[in-house]
Amino acid sequence: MNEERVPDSQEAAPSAVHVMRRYLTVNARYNSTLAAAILCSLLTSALLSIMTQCFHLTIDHFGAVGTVMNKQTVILLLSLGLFVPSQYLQQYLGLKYSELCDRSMRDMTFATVSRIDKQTLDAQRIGDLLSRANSDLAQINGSLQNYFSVRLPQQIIGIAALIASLIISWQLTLFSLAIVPAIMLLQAIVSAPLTRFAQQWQQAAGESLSIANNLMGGFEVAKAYNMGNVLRRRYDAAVDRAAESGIHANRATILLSPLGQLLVFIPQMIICGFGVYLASIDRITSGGVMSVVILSVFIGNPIGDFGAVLSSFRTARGCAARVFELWDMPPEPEGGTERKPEGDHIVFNRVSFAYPGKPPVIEDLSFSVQRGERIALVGASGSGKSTAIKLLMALYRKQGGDISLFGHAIEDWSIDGLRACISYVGQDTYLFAGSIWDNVALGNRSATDAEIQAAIQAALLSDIDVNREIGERGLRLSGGQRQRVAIARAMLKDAPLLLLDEPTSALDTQSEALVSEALQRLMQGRTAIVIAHRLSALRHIDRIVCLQDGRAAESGTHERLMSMQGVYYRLYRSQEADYHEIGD
Ligand SMILES: Nc1ncnc2c1ncn2[C@@H]1O[C@H](COP(=O)(O)OP(=O)(O)OP(=O)(O)O)[C@@H](O)[C@H]1O
Repeated sequence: MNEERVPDSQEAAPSAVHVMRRYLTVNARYNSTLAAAILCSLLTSALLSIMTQCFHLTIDHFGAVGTVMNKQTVILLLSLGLFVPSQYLQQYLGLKYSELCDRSMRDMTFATVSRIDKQTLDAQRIGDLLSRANSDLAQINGSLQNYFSVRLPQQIIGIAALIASLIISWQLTLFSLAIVPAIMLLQAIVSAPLTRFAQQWQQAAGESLSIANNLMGGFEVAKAYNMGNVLRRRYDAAVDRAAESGIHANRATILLSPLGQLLVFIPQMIICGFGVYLASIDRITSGGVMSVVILSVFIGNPIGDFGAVLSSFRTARGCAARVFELWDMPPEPEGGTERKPEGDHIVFNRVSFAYPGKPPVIEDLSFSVQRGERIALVGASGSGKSTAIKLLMALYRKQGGDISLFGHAIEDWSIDGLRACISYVGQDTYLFAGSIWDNVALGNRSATDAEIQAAIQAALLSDIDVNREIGERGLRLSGGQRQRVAIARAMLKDAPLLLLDEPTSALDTQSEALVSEALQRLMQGRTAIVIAHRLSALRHIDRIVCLQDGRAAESGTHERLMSMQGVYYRLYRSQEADYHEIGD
């Protein structure tokens, strides 16, 4: 088996400003919470400036007259009293903003994924999509959450502390910070490759998730073909690549941390040394030096964190490229307006369709179905049967000709309205984790218990405990039971058009008999298009449309098509089965 790689993210990493702008736009409805958090940071900054100013004056005054309780001390104590609640509020609001953003971005990602156009989805790996929606998003949220709840307030307070310190002694402040730009530049250089490493790491993580997903989804096949070791090797290769990128990223991040400590430590040493000298020549008071030392802690916080902020932003940029690519995947078109099923026909008129980069699968396809009629679409494998019904469900869009459904052109229907008219039962039924009852109830969210019970009975499921858990994808049921649950779900939906992709093809004779009976009940009084691979399975069908190379080559009853001795006849003869029941 070839080693498959998830295709690289097509987008270059967006700039930090772009990431930030998009984050703020997507979360614009929480702007008031963010504004309140910033306001509290400003209040905290103002309190800090007042406190150091008062401290400065109190120390100087105390030194001169030996009294502690003066006006400045009272203001200092009052400010101290307000400082804690204001910082608490600022952090609480910052964290609240981050949590709200996290929730809304996850919501938005889920909504995007559920609306992705089928054609776009076909080109994706599910594991990689899950990784983008989960791990990449968590990285972006983690970085920006931390920024808005901790780092941004720290920066605001740092700027206020810097101004206060410049006012006390601009010489001491500027001299102490002289080394800072050089170290910051070094940090920027060290952290530069982090975006690429983050992208590579997430890509490899997506690949490993994709492989794990393959193993879980195709567990029986993987076991039957002893694919465990092959998948394991591919998985190992992907996690090896992730580890390699992680090690490179960590090496850069680790170097940022001591550089950050230097950013705090060196200015403080300079303040102490140079401050003592300035005090000795009476250019600053001792209260002034002490205030600048205190302020340097608040100035130092954001400066010391510069490397960490840079590294988390660079990581977020790498992940943002992948998440934005997911968000920007085209949604399926919403279609036209609300319509009601009116006319009689389903009409395919000279319809053509090709999958991207491939020759046409459907070409000049024309056939029609009367209301209440049950037709079978037959044809050799790959002749375009499934594609035709996917066009009818608007999962893909025709490229030529016209399709109309119950009196309206398919593009005039709203997507939801169109799909409300259709019940689909496929070969490989997808059931959701939960009970049989839950799965049937999904067919019609407003159905009563009695209606659900009736659908369960009509689908011949009454002999099973309908409340028991059926496991992920219904794997604790037999194939025939799963199909009958799907039939009950379709019955409850009670849509006027049934699309059946040969739901009995994978069943043994006994299960097939049960499912066929349930299907007959389902088809009663409804228009149905049945895709049939095994011509022996055609029962209760009014007409057969035989496809060849994407065209309707022949149409008529079984007897008529047999008498024509054409495509259908040859197809029929090539199958080893008993055809006597066709057209019962
Ligand atoms: N998502 C897709 N992307 C690209 N090509 C596709 C896709 N789905 C189907 N095809 C190709 O389109 C052709 C028609 O496929 P389709 O499933 O419609 O045929 P079918 O008549 O239903 O076949 P079968 O009887 O084997 O189920 C095939 O050659 C298939 O490989």
